[in-house]
Amino acid sequence: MIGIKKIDHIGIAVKDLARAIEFYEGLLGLKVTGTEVVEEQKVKVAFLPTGDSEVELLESTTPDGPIARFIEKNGEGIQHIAFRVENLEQALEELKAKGVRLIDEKPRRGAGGARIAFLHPKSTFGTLVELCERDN
Ligand SMILES: C[C@@H](C(=O)O)C(=O)SCCNC(=O)CCNC(=O)[C@H](O)C(C)(C)COP(=O)(O)OP(=O)(O)OC[C@H]1O[C@@H](n2cnc3c(N)ncnc32)[C@H](O)[C@@H]1OP(=O)(O)O
Ligand SMILES: [Co+2]
Repeated sequence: MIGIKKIDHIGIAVKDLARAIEFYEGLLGLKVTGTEVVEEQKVKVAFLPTGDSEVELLESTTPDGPIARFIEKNGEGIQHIAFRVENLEQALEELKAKGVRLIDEKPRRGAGGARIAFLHPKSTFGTLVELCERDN
C-alpha cells in the first residue's frame, strides 16, 4: 500500500483567478494563504485551506497548458484530486510495478515546495490524481 495520509488538496481550474478568489474569499469566507506561479505546470495557483485539506485554484499562464486545455474541453471545474503520501518515489515505483499509467515517472516540483506526480485518468477510473509529498 502506498500510504495515503489525507486529501491534500482539490484542484479547480478557473479562467480568472482574481475573480474566483473574490467568490471563495468574499462569499465562502475562505482565506488565500499563498499564490504562486509554477512555471513547469504553466499555472498560477492560489491555496485556500479548509480544515485539514486545501482548495487549489488554478489559472493557466499560457493558452496551451494543461489547465487551458482542460477548460477548453470541459469548462471550469474540478481538474484533479491530490493525495498526500509519505514517500512519493516509493509510491510511484509501486504503482508502476502494478501497471498504473504514470504521467510523471519521477517527482516534479509543485506549489509550496511540494514534490508532486500525476497518475493518468485512464488508469484511475476517470479522475486525474496527483500524489504529493511535503516536508511539514
Ligand atoms: C501546481 C501543481 C500543484 O498542486 O502543486 C498542480 O496541481 S498543476 C495542475 C495542472 N497540471 C497537470 O494537470 C499536469 C498533468 N496533466 C496532464 O499531463 C494532462 O492534462 C493529461 C491529464 C495527460 C491530459 O492531457 P491532454 O489534455 O493532452 O489529453 P486529452 O485531452 O487528450 O485527454 C486524454 C483523456 O483523458 C481525459 N482527461 C484529460 N484531463 C482530465 C482530467 N483533468 N480529469 C479527468 N480526465 C481527464 C480526457 O477526457 C481524455 O479522455 P477521452 O480520451 O476519453 O476523451
Ligand atoms: Co495540485
